[in-house]
Amino acid sequence: MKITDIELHAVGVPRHTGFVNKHVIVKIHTDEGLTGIGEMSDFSHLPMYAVDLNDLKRTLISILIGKNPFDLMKINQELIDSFPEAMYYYEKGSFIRNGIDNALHDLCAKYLDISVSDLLGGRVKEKIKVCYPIFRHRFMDEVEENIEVVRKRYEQGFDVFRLYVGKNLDADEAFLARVKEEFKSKVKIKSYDFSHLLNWKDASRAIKRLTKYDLGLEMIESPAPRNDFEGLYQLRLKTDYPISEHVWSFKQQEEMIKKDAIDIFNISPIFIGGLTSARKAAYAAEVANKGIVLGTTQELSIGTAAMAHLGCSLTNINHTSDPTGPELYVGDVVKNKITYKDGYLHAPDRNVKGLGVEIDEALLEKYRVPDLSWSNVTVHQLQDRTATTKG
Ligand SMILES: O=C(O)C(=O)C[C@@H](O)[C@H](O)C(=O)O
Ligand SMILES: [Mg+2]
Ligand SMILES: [Mg+2]
Repeated sequence: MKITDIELHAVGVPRHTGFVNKHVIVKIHTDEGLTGIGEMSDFSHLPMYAVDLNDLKRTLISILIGKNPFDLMKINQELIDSFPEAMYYYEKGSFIRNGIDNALHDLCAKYLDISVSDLLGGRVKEKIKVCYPIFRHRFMDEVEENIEVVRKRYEQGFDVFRLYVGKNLDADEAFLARVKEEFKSKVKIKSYDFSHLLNWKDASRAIKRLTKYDLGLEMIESPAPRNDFEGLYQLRLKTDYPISEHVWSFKQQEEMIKKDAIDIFNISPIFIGGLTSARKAAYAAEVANKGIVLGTTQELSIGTAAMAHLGCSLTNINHTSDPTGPELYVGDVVKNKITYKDGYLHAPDRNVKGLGVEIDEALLEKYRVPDLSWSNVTVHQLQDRTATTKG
């Protein structure tokens, strides 16, 4: 099988909060008549510049045309040469590599008539426990709005949540107190995510305040600036709770292992550049005797399907995971949206080949945008994933 063509389609899909996220849907065609699909998810993160899609397509054509999609290692090596790792969480090159690697897995599995999880080593489970995100409070009046989100999502079956914290600790505390008061032990808050906004000493003080309301806390995430391995290590010694951090480069993962800086690696294909790399990061975590959690950028259904296949094939996910994108967006671009039940992300049917999701061309048209350019958006809005312009 040889790759003959590639298509990139930019889409802008609003979240229920009003915030619009741009993604690129990938199609890779072959001389066997098979097409693989992938997703470069959520380019709507800092830094505020846009990838030029015509230029990107030209580069990808020069790498992919004529290649056998089964040469996953060779292709990934060439992708790394053109889109090298950076020590930055939201490095756009990783998103690009992820979309291509997703599509190659979809193609190879379709060719073999198996599901992507079978290509990844088979399934150890069919569903993954996940949590619904509560985005960061900036103002006290957002507390009751977020309690309403918990109410609505609890009714839908989500009983575990995670909380972005650190900009308004009074509001963070008020929210936790309200959850405890209204939901008692029916609802868990599994993590406090500082998103690298505070230095470790400020985070340490905040943790002392917020852990008074332990509602099933499994981890404290990103409680130091990006790549502050010493800070993470110091904080880890000071707190009883496990510390988690996203993996965005193998160098960064190596430093965190060497420094014994964290307890749990937050691994997601989007931030490390594909299923191939995410597996490597998960195995490195296992060898280093660390826990893992499946992270997210909040993907659409294609990206989430890839993560479900990966998550169901890994033996060492030992914490409540994060991918709930298909529940956050008002729409999607597939015929068969990924489903959630009782707070679990269910992997696509193992008997369906490939990723198990199919593009709906009408929906692709509906959400199509001309490019990845930015609208008028502030750094606060991007950090806090909100459409609110109040600042
Ligand atoms: O755990 C995290 O950190 C995230 O989920 C990051 C978010 O910013 C996510 O990427 C989103 O777009 O909501
Ligand atoms: Mg995080
Ligand atoms: Mg994101």
